[in-house]
Amino acid sequence: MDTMRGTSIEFQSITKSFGAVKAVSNLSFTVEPGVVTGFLGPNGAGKTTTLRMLLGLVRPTSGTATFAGAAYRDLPNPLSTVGTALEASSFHPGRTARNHLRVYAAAASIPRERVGTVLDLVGLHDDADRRVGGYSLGMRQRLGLAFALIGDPGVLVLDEPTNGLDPEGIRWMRGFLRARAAEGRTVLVSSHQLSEVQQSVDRVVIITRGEAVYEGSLAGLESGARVRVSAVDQPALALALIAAGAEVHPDAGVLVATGLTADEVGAAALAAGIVLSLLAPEHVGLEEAFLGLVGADPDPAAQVVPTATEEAR
Ligand SMILES: Nc1ncnc2c1ncn2[C@@H]1O[C@H](COP(=O)(O)OP(=O)(O)OP(=O)(O)O)[C@@H](O)[C@H]1O
Repeated sequence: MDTMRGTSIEFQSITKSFGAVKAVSNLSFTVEPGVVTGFLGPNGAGKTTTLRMLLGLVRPTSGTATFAGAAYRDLPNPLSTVGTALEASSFHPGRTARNHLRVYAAAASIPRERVGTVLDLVGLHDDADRRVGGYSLGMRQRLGLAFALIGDPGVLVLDEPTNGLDPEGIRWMRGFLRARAAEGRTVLVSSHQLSEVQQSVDRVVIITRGEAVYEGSLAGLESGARVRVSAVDQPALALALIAAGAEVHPDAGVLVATGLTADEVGAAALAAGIVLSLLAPEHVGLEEAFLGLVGADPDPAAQVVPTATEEAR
C-alpha cells in the first residue's frame, strides 16, 4: 500500500546552546519517507532538543530543520503534514480518550469520523470511553499516537514512544511503526535504548553530547566494528593503520583496529609492504557497538572506576 507519501526531514548544521550548555552541536542528517528512522542517544544527548527545534518549539542557535525545505511554522497545514506524540502526562485524567480526540479534532477542523478511525488504528477502540486516568502507560502511549495521526499526516515524529512499555507493548509499537512506514510515511522515532527500537527501525542516527556519531543501517553499526590484526613488525603495522584512518590499540599481543573493515585493514598493510600473521574481524553485538559509540561501557563493573580516557572526555 502506498497511499501516503511523507516528505523528507532535513537537519542542516543545527545547533542549540542553552547558555554555556551546548545541547546540540552542528547536527546534519536527513530522514526519508517509507522507512522507520531511529534517533538514538543516551539521556541528555540532545534528542528532545533536536526534535523540539524541528517542531518550532525551540529556536535553533544556528542551522535549520525542515520538512522538504519548509520550516514547521511555515507549513500550510501542520497537523496534516506532521504528527507528533503528545506527552502521556498531558491528558486530563477525568476525560475519556474519545472526548480528548473529539475536542482536538474540532479545534483543528478535522472531521469527527476521523476520531473513530484513529482509535481503531491504535487499538483503543474498546477503551475509548473510559477515563484516561485509569489508563495504563501503554494505553496512554497509544492515545498519544492517536493524536499524532488525527490529521492523517505523512510524517510522524515520536519522542520515546516505547518509554516504559512492557515487551508486548514494544512488540505492538514495532508493528505499528513499520505499518506506518510501509504506507509511505516518514517515521522518526527517538529512544535512549537501542534494544527498545532495534527491531522497529531501518536506519539509525546516533548522537551523543549533541553530536552525531553514526548514521546508517543497523547492520553497518554492527559490522563497522573491530578487526584483530597482527604482524611481525607490530609498530609499523600500527602506523600504517593509523595513517589509513583507523584507531588502534594493543590487546593480548595483537592490535585491535576500529574504523576500518577487515578488507581495508588488509589493503593498508599490503600498501605498506607488511605481511600479516592475523586478520580477523571481530563480532561485536549491536548493543555493544552502540554503547561503544555513545561512550558507555557495557560492563557495569568497568564503570565503577572511570579510566583516564573517560575522565578526559
Ligand atoms: N531549556 C533548557 N535549558 C537549559 N538546558 C537544557 C534545556 N533543555 C535541555 N537542556 C540541556 O541540553 C542537553 C540535552 O538535553 P535533551 O533533553 O535534548 O537530551 P535528550 O537526548 O532528549 O535526553 P533524554 O533522553 O534524557 O530526554 C542536556 O544537557 C540538558 O540538560
